[in-house]
Amino acid sequence: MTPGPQAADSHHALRHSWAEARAAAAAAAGPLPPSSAPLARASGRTLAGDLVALRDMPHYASSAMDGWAVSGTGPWILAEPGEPLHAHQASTIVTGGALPPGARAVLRREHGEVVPDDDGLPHLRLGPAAPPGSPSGGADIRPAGEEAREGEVLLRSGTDLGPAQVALAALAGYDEVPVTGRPLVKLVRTGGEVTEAGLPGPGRVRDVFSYLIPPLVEAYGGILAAHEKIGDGADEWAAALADTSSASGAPGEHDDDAPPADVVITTGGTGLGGSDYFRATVAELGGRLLIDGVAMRPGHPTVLAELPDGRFFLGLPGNPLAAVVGLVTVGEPLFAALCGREPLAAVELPSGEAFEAELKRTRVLPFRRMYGMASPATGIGSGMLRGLARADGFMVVPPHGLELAQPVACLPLPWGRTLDTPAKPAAAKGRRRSVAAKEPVDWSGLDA
Ligand SMILES: Nc1nc2c(c(=O)[nH]1)N[C@H]1C(S)=C(S)[C@@H](COP(=O)(O)OP(=O)(O)OC[C@H]3O[C@@H](n4cnc5c(N)ncnc54)[C@H](O)[C@@H]3O)O[C@H]1N2
Ligand code: MOO
Repeated sequence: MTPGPQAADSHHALRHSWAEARAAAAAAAGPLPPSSAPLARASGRTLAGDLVALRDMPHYASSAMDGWAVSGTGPWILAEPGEPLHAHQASTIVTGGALPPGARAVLRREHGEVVPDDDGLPHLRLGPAAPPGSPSGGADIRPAGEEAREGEVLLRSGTDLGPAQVALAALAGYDEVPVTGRPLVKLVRTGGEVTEAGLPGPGRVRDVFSYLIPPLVEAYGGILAAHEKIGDGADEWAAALADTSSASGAPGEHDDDAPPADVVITTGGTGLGGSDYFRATVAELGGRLLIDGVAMRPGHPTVLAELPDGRFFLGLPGNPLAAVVGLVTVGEPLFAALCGREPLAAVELPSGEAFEAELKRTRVLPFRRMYGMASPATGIGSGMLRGLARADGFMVVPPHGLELAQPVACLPLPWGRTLDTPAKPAAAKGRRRSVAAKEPVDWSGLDA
């Protein structure tokens, strides 16, 4: 990016340690109020109130088989389908069809036959395949209220909604359901040098955040509602931050009715002029910086600001790994607070490596679980992604360092392996191979 107006003044006073930054982000917000979600967008949400049956389910008695609704014993005179039945009358019915008044049972099609009576008029009688005593009262009838009675609780408040729960809500006649609040997020990627496709030329870099940040935001409970790419100019920063509507930022797509984004995430520009633009916009909107840099490596330029109306701006550094560390450290506890849950719990694993002390800086390193220990991955420079691509999570190395096998706090990654399961034997991978195989041996089963 091009340097901004006060490029020299890029060093932040790192007021927050790693733990303080997480605590400050968690304390910055309270749970968002519940809202109503249309069924098509309810999966993945959490129910914010008991879901009750609005009436009996099913709300009418129906046939469970194709055949005839019958009243009394046979033979039966055939009546018009749907008309009330009197004793010794029957009418054709299909599976799921409403039972006519007076119907006492259903005779399956394969158990009955329609033949002429003495007067040549068609009537229904039991066929040779009919089991003795059929049809007994209530046979093959789905009574009303069989699944639930009106007012019965179908799903308890707090239930996680998935396809089956949403389908049950539809069966019960709901079009929308109350769900707990989740923050709407707008992502603003900055940097005139960032290209969107292909091999970038000299001085240019391929965008990675479109692939990294939306899934992390979703995993942490946010809803990515808007996504915008801007250059490095002060006016672009100010416009992107001032317009916090969750509508797409693309020209011509502005929607005044779109609700404001609860969190605006910016990427890049924290080190040079962008941080000034970020600060200037925060100040202009009457907001304040809650976190102004974190004593960690990478990701130290991460900033968090709160606006008077309760919205948040989260400024992530441009270096890819630094941005992920900023999002995991500050973004995750903020999203947790907005969703009304606890921040991600760290799991302690023995450190697979010894670390020297590093004054006042927490190191947040992509690691792989190997032999039950957390070992830093390779390729973990702040502009690199190879380490992250192999990582199970981040190990948090305190400023005073670590001895080999000393417990280290580890935060999982949504796509990494679970951290707190016992080590699996290599054979559990189920890969058989002969000793004579030509490819290199896959030792990854030993990592667990
Ligand atoms: N004088 C100082 N320089 C820097 C400091 C400092 O304290 N003093 N801090 C360094 C650290 S640490 C970091 S991290 C970076 C933060 O940089 P910015 O947030 O200003 O980010 P940019 O300069 O815009 O970009 C940095 C780097 O990341 C690349 N980038 C940006 N966007 C994307 C994207 N969407 N996809 C992939 N890569 C992206 C960008 O091209 C740069 O290479 O500042 C250090 N400097
Ligand atoms: O800490 Mo920067 O955040 O090195 O990449």
